[in-house]
Amino acid sequence: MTRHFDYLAIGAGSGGIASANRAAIRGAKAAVIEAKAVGGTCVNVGCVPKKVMWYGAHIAEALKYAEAYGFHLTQDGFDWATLVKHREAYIERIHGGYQRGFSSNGVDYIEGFARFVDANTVEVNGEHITADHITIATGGRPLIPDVPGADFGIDSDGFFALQEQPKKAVVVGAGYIAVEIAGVLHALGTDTHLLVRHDRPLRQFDNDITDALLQRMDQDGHQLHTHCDVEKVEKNSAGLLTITCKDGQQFTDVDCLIWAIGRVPATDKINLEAAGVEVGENGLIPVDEYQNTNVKGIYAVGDITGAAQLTPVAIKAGRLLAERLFNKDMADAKMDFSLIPTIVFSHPPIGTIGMTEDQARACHDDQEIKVYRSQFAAMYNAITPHRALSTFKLICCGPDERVIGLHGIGEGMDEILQGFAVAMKMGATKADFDATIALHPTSAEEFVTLR
Ligand SMILES: Cc1cc2nc3c(=O)[nH]c(=O)nc-3n(C[C@H](O)[C@H](O)[C@H](O)COP(=O)(O)OP(=O)(O)OC[C@H]3O[C@@H](n4cnc5c(N)ncnc54)[C@H](O)[C@@H]3O)c2cc1C
Ligand SMILES: NC(=O)c1ccc[n+]([C@@H]2O[C@H](COP(=O)([O-])OP(=O)(O)OC[C@H]3O[C@@H](n4cnc5c(N)ncnc54)[C@H](O)[C@@H]3O)[C@@H](O)[C@H]2O)c1
Repeated sequence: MTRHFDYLAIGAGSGGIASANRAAIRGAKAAVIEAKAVGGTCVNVGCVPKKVMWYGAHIAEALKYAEAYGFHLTQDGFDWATLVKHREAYIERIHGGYQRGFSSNGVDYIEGFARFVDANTVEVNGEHITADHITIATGGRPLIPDVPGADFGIDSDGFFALQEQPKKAVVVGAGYIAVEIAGVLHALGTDTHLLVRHDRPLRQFDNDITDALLQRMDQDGHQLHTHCDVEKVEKNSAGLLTITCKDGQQFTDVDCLIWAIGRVPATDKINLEAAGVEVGENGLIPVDEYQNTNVKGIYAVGDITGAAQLTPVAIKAGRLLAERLFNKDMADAKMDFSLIPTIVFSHPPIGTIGMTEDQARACHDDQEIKVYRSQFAAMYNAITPHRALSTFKLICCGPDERVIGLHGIGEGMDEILQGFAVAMKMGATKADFDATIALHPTSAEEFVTLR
């Protein structure tokens, strides 16, 4: 028996779910196929469990400040397992929400691993399923390096599977995931070492912001090791690891090694050749501005296209694709990939949108660029012995000083950015920022009072 759908998404992650739901809302007979857990990376081993852990770390930090606020607390330990239990229960509730959404929208949820049979057919659990439109939204998986002993380490998926708190952890990598996981472990009390190959993590971010992050990490006792390229990993009879870097630096008695060195797209096992879908050398699927692959009727959205690998990007691209296919009023709908805001959940968080100062100076004449920055002690910890600086920065361009980059690191930056992203999307200039009445006392007001 063959089931047939108007629209089929492979992968029930951010992109697949959003597109299948929207297709069904627009009247299509839609289905989504998932090999693991509904919600994909973001819900199960990404944004959601990460943010819960970040909140845990945030509470640990607040406890540090409590004394100065007059609370005499006796801390009776921290129980990793309790945090994990509540986190996973929360994720279970999210799964339930997705299933209710599928039922009410009329989306068929199919469990199993999908492989292409031809351009209109996939095989799942031995069943052939056909569809007029198929979207590949299979996301990616963490990369493990090719060094001896690498398998003694875990990846971000393994981090979320930990039932006990590591005593001594080494986190390798310099991107979002490395910075976020190392930050959480450190704040929760694990002896944490972050190993980066170059001089700093987050090198693609604005330099003033990463400088400020390094300053905060130093102040908070983070152990950052630069110019560390791991050569080998060994395990002793007690099960503890020794990690040796090419320059001879060694980390011994490590009970948890976490690789956070990037992700590989999940395109290698789905028999794309049978459908004739082209894959780039990096495993990513090239798409045009409408998410079309080279094969008519087959599309790709989300991480596997290589475009900004963020949940809201996958969701929006998926929804707009479904609108284009099934809503005649939006037959030309397509994603606008400009000015995508993003947060790194470091401690404190980093928020960024638009060009860094270096990018702006590389794209425009130097005299066209005007930079405004402010470093200030946020009130929250300024009254404690842990006074620390926040850094906010605007990059403006041209005679009207259009704001083309906005960057910040500081308490609350994760919640501050969204509204400013709206302003920038609308083309706000420095004068528009200046004309806006500040909210006092907040950190956000710095952005509208920069001189
Ligand atoms: C640790 C971590 C933290 C993150 N934090 C954030 C954050 O704070 N904010 C943010 O915006 N983004 C964050 N991201 C990125 C975000 O999770 C991804 O950008 C997003 O999940 C991409 O969605 P997607 O639909 O492309 O793929 P995914 O969410 O990865 O979904 C793909 C799904 O397809 C399934 N699948 C794969 N192959 C098949 C097959 N053949 N058959 C059936 N099913 C298949 C997979 O099991 C998976 O469930 C984080 C990522 C990680 C790893
Ligand atoms: N807060 C968020 O929105 C958030 C959080 C986590 C992940 N994400 C998304 O997930 C994507 C993947 O995150 P990521 O941190 O895995 O990847 P990434 O591409 O951001 O960073 C990988 C880092 O690892 C380094 N690296 C590569 N090979 C290495 C090696 N052999 N040894 C040491 N370091 C090595 C790279 O130089 C790079 O800095 C991100 O690009 C981001 O889009 C977003």
